[in-house]
Amino acid sequence: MMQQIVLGSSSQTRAEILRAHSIPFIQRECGFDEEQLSLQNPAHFVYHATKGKMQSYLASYALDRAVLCADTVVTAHGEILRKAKDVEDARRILERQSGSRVSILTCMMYKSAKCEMMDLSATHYRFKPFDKASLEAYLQGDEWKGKAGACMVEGFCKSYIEEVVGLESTAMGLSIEKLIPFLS
Ligand SMILES: Nc1nc2c(ncn2[C@H]2C[C@H](O)[C@@H](COP(=O)(O)OP(=O)(O)OP(=O)(O)O)O2)c(=O)[nH]1
Repeated sequence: MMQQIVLGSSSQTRAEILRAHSIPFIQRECGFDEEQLSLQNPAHFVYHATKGKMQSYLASYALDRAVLCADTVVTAHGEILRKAKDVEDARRILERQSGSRVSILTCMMYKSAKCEMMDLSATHYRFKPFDKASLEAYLQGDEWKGKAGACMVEGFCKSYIEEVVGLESTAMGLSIEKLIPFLS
């Protein structure tokens, strides 16, 4: 029986990915504020955000269970696209991705009594232009909220994928295939 881990993240998507792989977990917030990071390089951003989340977690909790932290950003045209502040911001962020090459980077840090792991992966997409009516319908809903780049590669964006290189799980926020070998 796999040992229960702590998902040091409030992300519902990450919780769903662990659940889909039958990984027992509890969820605890880390309380790290990414707004304090002023990094333009997306890889540096997700690395330092994840490191901050792990440090914040370890300052609050003992290592009674293995802990997993992660951070995800979307980049397009050299710009880091994070979570949209409101629907206008979501429309701007999604229009930057429409008909463009987009990369989604996820950094994960896992720490147990036996081992530590850090993985930083990217999944690269080429999207067809988003249909304007479909984009507006998506924006009227709530699915874009709380998601890096306001995008859902398994949802709204899926039908626009012309090319993809990398794991879908990385694009969703947790490169699960790279984590599983470390789980006891
Ligand atoms: N369902 C879905 N979720 C996505 C996709 N891309 C990114 N996300 C989610 C995963 C994360 O919940 C969120 C990225 O934001 P963060 O890495 O800051 O994590 P979040 O603030 O959700 O939780 P945390 O900071 O870890 O407590 O976006 C996608 O294509 N599909």
